[in-house]
Amino acid sequence: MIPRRLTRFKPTPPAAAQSPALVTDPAEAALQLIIARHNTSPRRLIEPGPNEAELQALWEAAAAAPDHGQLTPWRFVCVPAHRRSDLGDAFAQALVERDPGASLEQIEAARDKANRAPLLILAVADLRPAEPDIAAAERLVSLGCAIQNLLLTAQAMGYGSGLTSGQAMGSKALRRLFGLVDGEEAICFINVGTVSREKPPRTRPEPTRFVRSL
Ligand SMILES: Cc1cc2nc3c(=O)[nH]c(=O)nc-3n(C[C@H](O)[C@H](O)[C@H](O)COP(=O)(O)O)c2cc1C
Repeated sequence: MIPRRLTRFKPTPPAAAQSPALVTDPAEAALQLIIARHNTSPRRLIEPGPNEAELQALWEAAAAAPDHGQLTPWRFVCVPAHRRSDLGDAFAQALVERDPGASLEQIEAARDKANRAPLLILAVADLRPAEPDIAAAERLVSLGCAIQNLLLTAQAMGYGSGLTSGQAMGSKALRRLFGLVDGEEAICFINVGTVSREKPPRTRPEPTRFVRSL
């Protein structure tokens, strides 16, 4: 069942998210949505991406993340189509920063990573001193929850998503482009779009691997 708030969208669920029968139990629907989410490579995310109303719903979902101290210790920066070449330049510079001997082919491959998913968002953690003094780990958990809220909402709308990071995240070039200040960290890019080709999702760990009783 699609939550009532989201019925204004016209979701076209990817094959993995389609269920043969309508799920009417909200707990079961939530579980099925969560289980169906999986990482899709930005190479397989094509147009169309979320429209403006859908994008606003993604921000609303992010804003619902748990947030100890209510610091909003994170921010998101969209990279619109007309700024992708600037991001490509930053990826290229980041590569040269860490490997001055990188080949032209490697530099072009780095640059090309900026041109994939229709919706591309940088997730930034704010770890600057603040009142109340909430630990960095807690702030990162809050950002992780905000990202997951966003991913699940995109999934409910019928889009695929994937996270990307890598060594460019800490580079001077990327920090400069996004105007990051001391204490802000670029954590990952969020890629959202229509899935061109589904891949089987990974096998998830059994709860016995990560649950114990004291
Ligand atoms: C902060 C963060 C950064 C990530 N960066 C990458 C990345 O650079 N490349 C990649 O292929 N996957 C990346 N991922 C996605 C994980 O590889 C993916 O979530 C994992 O393989 C589990 O698969 P699933 O999401 O389909 O369950 C990242 C995930 C997180 C949480």
